[in-house]
Amino acid sequence: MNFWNGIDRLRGMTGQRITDLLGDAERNASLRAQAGPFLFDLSKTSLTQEALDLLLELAADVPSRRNAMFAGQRINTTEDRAVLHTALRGTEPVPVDGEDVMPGVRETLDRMRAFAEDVRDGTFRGKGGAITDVVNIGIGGSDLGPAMATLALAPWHDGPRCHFVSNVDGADWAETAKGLDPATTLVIVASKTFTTIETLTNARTARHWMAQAVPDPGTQFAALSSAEDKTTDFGIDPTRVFGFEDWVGGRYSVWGPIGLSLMIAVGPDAFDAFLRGAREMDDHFRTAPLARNLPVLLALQGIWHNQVCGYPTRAILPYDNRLARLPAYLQQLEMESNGKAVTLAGDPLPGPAGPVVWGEPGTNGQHAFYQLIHQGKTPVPCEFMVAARGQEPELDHHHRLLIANCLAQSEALLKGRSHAEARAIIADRFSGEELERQAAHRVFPGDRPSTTLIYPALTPEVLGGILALYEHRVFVEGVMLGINSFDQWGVELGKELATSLGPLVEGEDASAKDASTQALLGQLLDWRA
Ligand SMILES: O=P(O)(O)OC[C@H]1O[C@](O)(CO)[C@@H](O)[C@@H]1O
Repeated sequence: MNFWNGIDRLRGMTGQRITDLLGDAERNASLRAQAGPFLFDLSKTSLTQEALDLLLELAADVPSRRNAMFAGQRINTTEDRAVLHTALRGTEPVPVDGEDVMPGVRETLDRMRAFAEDVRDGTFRGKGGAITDVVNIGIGGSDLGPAMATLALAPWHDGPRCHFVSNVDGADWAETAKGLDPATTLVIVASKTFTTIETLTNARTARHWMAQAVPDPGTQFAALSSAEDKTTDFGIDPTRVFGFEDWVGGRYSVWGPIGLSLMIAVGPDAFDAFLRGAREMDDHFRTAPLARNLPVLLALQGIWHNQVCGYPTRAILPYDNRLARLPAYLQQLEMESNGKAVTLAGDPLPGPAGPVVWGEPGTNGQHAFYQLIHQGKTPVPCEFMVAARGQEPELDHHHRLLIANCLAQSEALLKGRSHAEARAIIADRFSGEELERQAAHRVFPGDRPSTTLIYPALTPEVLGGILALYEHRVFVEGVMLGINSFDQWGVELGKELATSLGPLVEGEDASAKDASTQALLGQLLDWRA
């Protein structure tokens, strides 16, 4: 069946109350699945067994497309590239154009390990002695993955301090550099293309800063890039350049060289465990039946909520403070991958692809935007996640509260509060019309969807599994929508225009620009004068 005809049929299956559906034990069991250390529950959604069956039918192409991806076929057809970030954490041979890519992957990983060990044990030294600080300069996928994962795995962090500079705003570099000694700092320039203006601007500033204390600053630089010629031009010795192929997309790149700062922070063994956790999720994605397959189920509820129910956003709500950067990481992963408007064939998509993804860790979000989640007009499907145990056994009472809050939020979204219940709560304080008015403000519509992912503890393996789960979710949604999840042409126009505006900010004639831009630029230049 055509996907969009299926979506039309599914629209006729909406509207059932979640609380009623939860009375069906068989349906609940279909909407709860396990893989490795994860249990994923999507029974608190309005998905019925019938709707799930139809969604699974619409996912019929997923196994063949998935196999094509893992086999190294060029499924990124607008850039004519294979999509093989899974090879970075894989063990099996993968041929691209008849040549196995795995020996190259292993060699780079071995070089990364050796370098990371050298930095960690002081064999690699700065002008002023052992490296105390590492600054990763990169943006987008060359920043979000290692920054997010380094924070997530803080309990494993026993290497030098790690800092992440991404924004071209000089404030980012300046605030980071404040506490650093250039003589004991290693700068890692992370850029697949080595052309990204933000990264190169920050890298040149860092090199200038380093030169104050290190006569040959390039000796305290490393690069993570596919463009070795450009890294050499920049002055970085090839022995400290870690390359990767065009079949690794930026937002999928934390598993290889882009993860070097993470590896230096937590050590090669913990990094291996991170890769192993992702590989286990890959194996699950490749072998579990679609109806028991976590990434597939996560994707099907995504399609159900966005394309079928028409909810325009989804919230990522980790009840884990160390996953504070996960929503931002998943924003790039999901929105850069599936924020598209045409099919693989270039035809306009008949419906939306890719919701707005946002979020914050619980419990902080509860005291900020949960008001809208509970009582706003538009439902926001919430993706909760929480560990059974925290990393601070001595603070387990905090963790018990964290779990209670996480479960309480999904329960509150589900149950809501009726007008009669609201009235009963305040009946001793108000009466008559005022009671009705006050009660109306205390009504929660309820019947709001959420999913919950639980795991024993946030370890390197579990983090790897969570990221791979979401990567494959994006893939499944992309296949079902018939789009290319692996290009990002939408970021190009802004980059081109920024280049053209550069000279105008220097004062060149702006008359070719639109009236709004001219007026804004004119005022900015006045204030700069
Ligand atoms: O690693 P690079 O080439 O500097 O690119 C950084 C980021 O820029 C983008 O190409 C576009 O924003 C992302 O996909 C990528 O992660």
